[in-house]
Amino acid sequence: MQNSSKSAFITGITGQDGWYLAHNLLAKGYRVHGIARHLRPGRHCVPFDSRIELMRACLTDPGQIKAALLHSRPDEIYNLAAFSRTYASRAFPEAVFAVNGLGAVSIFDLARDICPGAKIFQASSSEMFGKPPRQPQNEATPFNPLNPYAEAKIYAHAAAADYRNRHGQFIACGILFNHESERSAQDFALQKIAHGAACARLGLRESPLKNELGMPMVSDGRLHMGNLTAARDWGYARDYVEAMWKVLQHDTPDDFVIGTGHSRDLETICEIAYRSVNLDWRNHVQTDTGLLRPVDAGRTQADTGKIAGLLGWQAETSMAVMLGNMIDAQTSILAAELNLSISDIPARQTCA
Ligand SMILES: C[C@H]1O[C@H](OP(=O)(O)OP(=O)(O)OC[C@H]2O[C@@H](n3cnc4c(=O)[nH]c(N)nc43)[C@H](O)[C@@H]2O)[C@@H](O)[C@@H](O)C1=O
Repeated sequence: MQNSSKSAFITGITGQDGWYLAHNLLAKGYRVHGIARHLRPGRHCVPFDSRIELMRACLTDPGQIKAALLHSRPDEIYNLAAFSRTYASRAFPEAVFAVNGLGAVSIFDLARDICPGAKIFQASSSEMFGKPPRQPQNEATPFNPLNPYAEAKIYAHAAAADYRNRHGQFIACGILFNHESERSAQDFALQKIAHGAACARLGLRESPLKNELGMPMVSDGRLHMGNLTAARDWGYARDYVEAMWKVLQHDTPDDFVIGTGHSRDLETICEIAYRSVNLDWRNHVQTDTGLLRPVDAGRTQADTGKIAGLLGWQAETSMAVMLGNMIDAQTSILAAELNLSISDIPARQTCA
């Protein structure tokens, strides 16, 4: 669908979701502007389309945000910028609150002055449920935060409802469950598994990447992980950015759970990933007690009834396809870094 007159403004544009959303909106005909703290390319160095305008600005600096909003005068704002490591947020509670909590409020306030008609999407998180009191979780499930990341996200989520009611602003929240892709950060669980499977596929016994403990992600032929019984509703980022857009096309601002409706544990995911490269995960993955989180969120599973019923959205990409894409991307990056030719790469089975 073409929408040539509209302008979108994305915070956190260089993150996984920002990149997919920017290109999704560009394909829909939007003019796309975005801000990020750093504009340097990540390991997945597919560059941004040159029509997307990138600006350096931090959510904690209202002067920078104001200048960027005045420049882009958006019809839609997607607030995706966040400190995203849930467990690590314990070490920097104030900094996390400044970005994930107060940063969102700063966007709501500045938008009210500069572009009062703009619709705003606030990225809320299933981490707000902590250890959920019931399965599955929907928009009415009580929050039970276990870390500063979740606490700050709840603050922004509550502020969104307050601004919506008090000032009549169109601010909608998507409660995003875990989602990854070829572009997710290297230290998230599924990206680690994709990297481990890619190393195993290429016969690498030691990974060039370091894990959360500063050790090689794969050493002595084994990927080091934390709690493999952790179960989450994991989806594909490429699907979720379409949900974000749909949330803003609804006639009223509201909260929507965004997930797949399926929960899987990491053992199952390891099994699918390593089987696709013809290996038994039990010989290639081990638990490292240093990677266990003393306090971790519980099993999540999204109840997607509201978004499916009102917006007609559902996740389209299966876990098998997502994992296959991620393993292929990790394999290509490793092969390029190691100067391997395509003929050196063993074939992969379809993930199932
Ligand atoms: C919804 C939420 O989703 C993400 O936060 P996260 O859930 O902390 O993501 P993660 O991939 O770090 O952990 C997922 C699960 O996997 C377990 N796990 C086991 N072993 C390892 C392991 O070795 N590394 C990691 N990272 N996790 C491991 C870990 O204990 C946890 O139970 C962010 O997008 C966040 O911004 C967000 O909003």
